[in-house]
Parts: sequence; structure tokens; C-alpha cells
Amino acid sequence: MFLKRIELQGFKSFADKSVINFDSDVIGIVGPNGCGKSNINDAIRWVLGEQSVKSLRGSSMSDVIFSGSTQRKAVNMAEVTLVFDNSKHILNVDFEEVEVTRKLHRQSGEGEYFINKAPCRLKDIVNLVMDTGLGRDSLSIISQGNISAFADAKPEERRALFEEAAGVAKYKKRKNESLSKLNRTQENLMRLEDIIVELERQVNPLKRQAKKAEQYIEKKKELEVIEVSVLVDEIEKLSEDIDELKKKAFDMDTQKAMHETTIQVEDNKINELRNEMYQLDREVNKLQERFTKANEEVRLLETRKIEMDEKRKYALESASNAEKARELKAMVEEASFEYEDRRKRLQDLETDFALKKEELSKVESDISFSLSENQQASAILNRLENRKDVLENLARQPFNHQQAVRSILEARNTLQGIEGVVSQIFKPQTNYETAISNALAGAMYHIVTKDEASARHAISFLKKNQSGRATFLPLSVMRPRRMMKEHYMLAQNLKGFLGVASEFVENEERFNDLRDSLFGNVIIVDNLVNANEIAKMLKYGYKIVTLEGDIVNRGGSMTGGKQKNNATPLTIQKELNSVMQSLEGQRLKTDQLKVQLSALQSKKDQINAQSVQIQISLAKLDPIVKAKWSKLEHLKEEYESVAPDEDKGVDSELMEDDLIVRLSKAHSMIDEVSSSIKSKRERRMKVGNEVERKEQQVRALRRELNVIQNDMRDIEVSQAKAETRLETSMERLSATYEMTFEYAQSQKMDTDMQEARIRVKELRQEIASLGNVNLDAPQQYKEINERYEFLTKQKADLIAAKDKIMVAIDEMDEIMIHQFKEMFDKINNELNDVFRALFGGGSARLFLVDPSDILNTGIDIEVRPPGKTVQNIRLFSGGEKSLIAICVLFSILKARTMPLCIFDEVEAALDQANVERFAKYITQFRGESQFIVVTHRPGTMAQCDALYGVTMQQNGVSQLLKVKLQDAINMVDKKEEVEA
Ligand SMILES: Nc1ncnc2c1ncn2[C@@H]1O[C@H](COP(=O)(O)OP(=O)(O)OP(=O)(O)O)[C@@H](O)[C@H]1O
Repeated sequence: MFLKRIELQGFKSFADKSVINFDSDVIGIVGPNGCGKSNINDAIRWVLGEQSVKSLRGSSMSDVIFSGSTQRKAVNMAEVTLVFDNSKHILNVDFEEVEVTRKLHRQSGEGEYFINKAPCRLKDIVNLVMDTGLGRDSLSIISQGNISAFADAKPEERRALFEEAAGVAKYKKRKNESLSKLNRTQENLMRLEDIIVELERQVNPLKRQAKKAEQYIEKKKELEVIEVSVLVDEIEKLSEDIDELKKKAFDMDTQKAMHETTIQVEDNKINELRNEMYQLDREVNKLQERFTKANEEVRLLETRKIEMDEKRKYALESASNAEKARELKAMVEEASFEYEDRRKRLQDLETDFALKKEELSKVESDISFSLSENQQASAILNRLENRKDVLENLARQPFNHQQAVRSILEARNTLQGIEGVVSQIFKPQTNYETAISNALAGAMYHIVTKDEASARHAISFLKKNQSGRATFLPLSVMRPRRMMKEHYMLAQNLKGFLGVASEFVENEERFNDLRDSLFGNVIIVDNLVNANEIAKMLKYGYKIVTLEGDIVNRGGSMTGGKQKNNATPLTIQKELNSVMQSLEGQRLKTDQLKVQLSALQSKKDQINAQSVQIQISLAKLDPIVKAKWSKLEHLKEEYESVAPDEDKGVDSELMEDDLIVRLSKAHSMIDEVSSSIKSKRERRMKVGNEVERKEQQVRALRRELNVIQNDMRDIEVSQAKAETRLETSMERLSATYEMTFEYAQSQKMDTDMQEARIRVKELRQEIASLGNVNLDAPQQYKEINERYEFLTKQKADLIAAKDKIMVAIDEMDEIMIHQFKEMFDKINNELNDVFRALFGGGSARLFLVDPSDILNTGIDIEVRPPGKTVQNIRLFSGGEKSLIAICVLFSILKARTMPLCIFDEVEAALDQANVERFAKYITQFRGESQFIVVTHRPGTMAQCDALYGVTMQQNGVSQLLKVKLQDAINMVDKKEEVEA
């Protein structure tokens, strides 16, 4: 006995609480039509999870709640409880007794489910009874309808019964769940694949764009760091250049102002001199007029004198001796005056000539001295200019004679780790150039490399190109050398010690070790005497170099002297500066000497001209003096011959002759005027020379001023250019990098700026070659790719899940096929016996319509009742069909034990004999299965262990009571009678 009790309240016609306690295996439910028997069947199915309103014979679920009758009001809730004996653990729970309850509220339409009074879900109840044979589609609850439908059903429809018997329902349910899961998975997979394809279409271009953007960002970052340093370096250098240019401009401006002032002053002087020249010219002109006038007067007077002489001559010829004597006396006086006058003038001219000669000889000696001075100055100038050219050439190409060094420097960009040449890396302090240069000697041409590998690389380059030999100093292996502390302390107190050579060079910090390696133990002293002394005190342990470059080597050997062309890369600039300075002075001196020489030469020319003039005058005057002398002598003789003795001697009265005096005065005037003209001309010449000299000077000053102005313009242009570049750099710093110069300066890298500039150029080109860049691409790529990867993983998971489901389905199929086939065979085995028992002979056989498709095949039945041939099951009578169905039902019960079977008038269509056979057959299952049989047939009732009668005493409300067989028969008969 499995079902112990049913409790109903408010369910269909059971308005009041009704309890049926079952205490035996075969229970009959009897009662007249419509009293509510089948409602009990419905109640059991309802509790066990029936959801189909139709199979509960209603139109909505609330139809199961008592809907009232003429005498009773409707109730609001239906509640049914089934109590099972689970001591055999037919239900898969640990409880010995299981109570299953279902409630339904009319108002809310809500259902409630309980197992052992604990609320649960409908699903839990369905799972509890699944495969126990009690399911809602169970073959354990069979109605008349089921029986009659069996024969007429299609083979496929019959399958359900066998599946239930085989207990594959749970697998089928699970399979269906799995299939729908599979469908969902497949749908999801397809949707996913669509999305993945779409994402794939986006991912690759985005990946490329992201890579490009990353390269762009990386390059931009590098560019920013380097360019900021380059900009800072440029700004610093430009600021220095601008300061330098401003200083130069200021100096130039001062020079210009000085030149302009000097020119102004000199121009004024020139103007003054020109005025003087003009005045002198006018004065000379006036004097010239006076000179002409005087000459004219002389000519007139001379003419008159000749006339007078002629007159006298005539008078003498005819006059008396006394008159002759008087006349001759006057003529002697005259001639004597003239002679004295001319002689004196001759003497003056001779004195002048002697003076000029003296003057000339002095000027010539001055000229010869000036010439030699000029020659010397020109020679020096030439020498300096040549030296300047040589030095400039050397400064441009300091390594012209070092083929290997030159080759390495030219190939510097292709070689790696070349830091430079020693002479480029170290800058000697002013005045120490010679000492440092000699201290280094050949080492100044050594090439500094980053490490030994770079040196090796450079050496193989020299070998390959046959470019000569060079010495390399790898920074990585250079170790500093220093003077011993006590030696240094000692040396400091010695005479002439200036310091250690490393103190007198400037270099970048990273070359400090190399500096100390080269100079750390070299001492600089003032002169060789002190060098020897210090060497001795330091026990000849150090190289000592003097400011002049002489050396006391370690051990005491000495090197010294002077080369003709001793310029080295370290001394070139110094020498060039000093040569330029000397050159400037020398040029000025040469110019001055030239001016001096030219002044002397013009002075000489002037003296020569004056001398010639004097000589001409002398040449003219000398015969005149002689003539005057002989005339005087002749007249004296004539007078002596005619004059009485007492009258011999010259009468002074004759001197008063007006003509002679006027003539003499006129001659004096001529002399005076010509001397005045001469001095004025001399002055005029002097002033002219002065003007010329000054004009030359002013021209030179103007040329210089022009050069200064040109230089100033160049400086202005350079300054403007530098300022524009500075502004551009500042602008770039603030606009592009949003940095102040001070902040940028703090970020400046300590690096080779030349290389940094090249790198900036390269980076700019690389960035430009990237073209359009989508800066959001990395983020977009990340997001899309993450989604892509996530979905790809999900796809893999779904495929794995799908495979798993399919494997599970295959496994379930296998189990179902196996169980179904096994059960089918078992049932088939039982069928023939059951058939023969119920039909009293004949045979029956079940067969699979499609044995190759066990999972879906329909089931047909081949029946041959006794005395009949095999015919189509549909051709049998209603009773036969029912009996065949009952045979199959019993075969199933035999093949698989059911704990509970509820038959609702299944035997209705059978005749009396078959009812009895049917009822008897049931009793065979007693002890294994419990039967609740709703019946109207006494034959069946007779085989029941207990009978329950259902009545509807009150109109519309069912009641239950246990009855005896006869009462039961009566209940049926009575009703039938009433109906009849
Ligand atoms: N919700 C309901 N409220 C009240 N009465 C109901 C309700 N549902 C059904 N009934 C009544 O139950 C009766 C039907 O009961 P049922 O079908 O169990 O009768 P039966 O005893 O099996 O009859 P038969 O012998 O003819 O098969 C009907 O009279 C019907 O009015």
C-alpha cells in the first residue's frame, strides 16, 4: 500500500473537508454518475502537478475550486493533500512518509505547493514523482478515455505509454531541455559569430591605426624631450650671441660716434684752411697786381733814365769840362748806387740759395729715413698678413696635416662613439695655450672614443681606407692621474709653481677623467730655471712645463726651443688674435708713415722749385751786377779825366736825383712784393698740403666709418635674425610644449646637441611620414579587441558547451534507446501471456514501426484473438479494443511495477465475463501495486479489498464513505434505477 490518504477540501464537488484513508491494495470507488468519483482521480493528478486545464475538465484552473451549489456558497480555495508511505523509498527522498499538498486561491489565482508541509515549487513535486510511474502523464492513472483511445491512436501516439513505462521520461525531459539549451546555444553562437565577424572587420585596421598612433605618441614624446633641450640650447646660445652682438654694436656705435666727431672736426679745420687758402690767393693776386705795377713803373723809369742818359751823353759831348765833371760825378753816384743795390740783392739771393740747399739736404735725409721706415713697416705688414692667412687656414682646418684624424672626423656620423679630438675637447685658459699645447705634444691629435669597441671600429675604418694611423683614447678605460698630496703641498710653496695642468683647461664634465689622465700629473711653472728647481725638489717624478712651453721631463731630461711655425690647434686662436691686433696697429703705422713720406716729398719738391727760382734770379742778376760794376768803373775813369782835382770825389747832391730814387724804390718794392708773394705762396702751399693731408685723413676716416656702418648693419641684421630665431624658439616652447624657458631649462638633457639636432630632424621626418594619425585608435583598439577576445572566448565556451550538450544528448539517447528497447522487449514478452489469459487464447505481439529509429519509432500491435486471423486493430469491436488496451496495460504493469494505479472506469466497455477476468487479473498484482479503481461494475467491485462510496446527498456536494460490496452494488443500481 503506497497511497495512505487523500484529503480534499474545496476541490471541485468536495466542498467540505473529506479524508480517505486507504488501508488495502485494491480499492474500489463507487457511486452514481456525477457524484464526484472522477474528481478524486482529478484531485490526485492535480496534486501531482497536472497543469492542463483541459485534462482536468475545466476551462480555467480556478474551475477546480468548488463553485457553489443551490445550498452552498462557493469557496475561495481548493486544497488537496496526498500522503504516501515511502518506507520503500519509491519517492526519491529520505522521509518514510511523504505528504504532498497543492493549494489554489481563487482571488489571486496563486497556487501553493508543499512537500511535508514545507513550501516548494511545482517543479520540485514534478521531479519528486518523475519516473515513479506517478507523473501527470503517467500510465498509472488511466481513464476510460485512455483505454478506448489506445487502439485508435497512431503508432507514434502510443509511444508515450511505453516511454513512461521505460522510465525515459526524465531523460526525454532532460534531452528536451538540453535540445532547447542547444538551440539557444546555437542561436547565441550564431549571434556571436555575426558580432565577431563584424569586430574582426574593425579590429585589424584599428590595430594598424593603434600601432601607428603608438609610434606617433612615442616619437612625439622623444621629440619633445630632445627638442626641448635643443630649443633651450638654441635659446641660450642665441641669447649669448645677441648679448655679444649688442656689445659689439655698442662698441661700433662708440667708434662710429668718434669717427663722426673726428670727421666733423677735421672738416671744420679743412674749411678753415680752405678759407685761409682763399685769402692767400686773393692776397697773392693783389700783390701780383702791385708787382706788375712796380715792374711797369721800373720800366717807365728805366726808359726815362735811358732818355736822361742820352741827354747827358749829348750834353757831355758839347759841355765844358766843369759841366762834364759835374754831370759825370752825378752819373758815378748813380752807377755806384745801382751797383751797390744790385750787389746787395745778389748777396741776399746767394744766402737764400745756400739756405735752400741746406734745407733740401735735410729733407732728403728725412725722406731717405722715412723711406726705410716705410719699407720696414710694409715688410712687417706683409709678414703679418701672410701669418694671418696661414693661421686662418689652420683655424678652418686644424687637422689639415693629420690625415687619419681628418678621415675619422669626416666619417664621424657613420662611425659610432667618436667623441672628438683632444685639442677640440680641452680649451686652455688664456696665456696657458703654449704650456698646455707643449704638455700634450702629439697627444693633442689623439681621438677620444666612448669605449674600446668604438676605437677598434675606427681603427679598422682607417685600415680599410688606408687613411693613416691615429691614437685613440677610449673614455671607458681612462683612469685619472694625480700628484701625490705631499708633493702638491710641497710644490705649492716653491717659487714659480703655477699649478697642475688640469687646472688650466676647460672641458665638459664627462671628460674629467680623461683630463686628469692627460694633465693630472703635469705641473705648470713660470720659467725653466724654476722648472729645474721644482723638478729637483720633486725628485724628477713629474713632467714640468713652462709658460713658454719648455719641458723638464720625468727623470730630468729637458725639451725646449722654438719652432718657426709652431701653431697648434690649441694656440692658433691665441696667435691669430694677437696677429690681428698687431696687424691693425701696423696698418695704422704704415699709413702714417706713408703720409709723412708724402709730406716730406712735397716739401722737397717745393724747396727744389724755390731753389730753381733763386738760381734763375741769380743767373739774371749776376751779369747785371757785373755790368753795373764796369759801368761804374768806366764812369769813374771818365770823371777822373775831366774833373779838377779839388772836385774829385762824389758830390752828394747828385744822389738826390729823383728818378734814381724812385727807380730804386720801385726795385725795392718789387723785391718786397715778390718776397711777400713768395711767403704767401709758401704758406698757400703749406696750407694746401695740410688740406690735402687732412682730406686724405678724412677720406680714410670716411672709409673706416663706411666699414663700421656696414659692420653695424651686418650686426643689426644678425641681431634681428637671432632675435627672430629666439622669439620663434620661445614661441615654440610655449605654444607647443606649454613650458616657460626656466622650466624647460631645468629639463635640459646633458647630451651632444649636434646629435640631438640631427635626431630632431629625423624624428620630424618620421612623424610626417606617418601621415594622418587617429590618436583615439589605441583606446578604441583596446576596447574593440577586449570585446573581440572576450567574445571569441565566449564563442569557444559556447562551442565547448554545445559539444558537452551534444555529448550529454548522445549519452541520454543511448540510455533512452537502451532502456526503451529493454522495456519494450519485456512488455512484448509479457503481452502474449496476458493476452491469452484475458482473451482465453490467441496471440498478440508489439512491434516497432521503424526499428532503426528507436527514439522516435511508433509502436504497433499485432493481435490474433482465438479463432480469428490477424487484423488491423482498428477493425476490432469497442470491447475488444478496450480489452487489447487493458492487455497492454497489464503487460506494462508486469514488466514494470507501479506503486499506484488508478483506473477510472477502464472496464466500462467490457462484457460481464471480461470484467471478471479483468478484475481477477488485477488481484495478481496485489502486494506489488496499489489499485484505486473507479467502477460501476459489480464484477470489479467484487475483487476489491475495500470500497468507498461517493454520494452527493446535499445537492452539489460530494461526500465519501466506506461501504460494503452489497451497498456499493446497491448504490450503483439505485442510481441506475432512478435514471431509468
Ligand atoms: N468546481 C465545481 N464545483 C462544484 N461542483 C463541481 C465542480 N466541478 C465539477 N463539479 C461536479 O462534479 C460532478 C462530476 O463529478 P464526476 O465527474 O466525478 O462524477 P462521476 O461520479 O465520476 O460520474 P460518472 O459515474 O458519470 O463518471 C458534476 O456534478 C459537477 O457538477
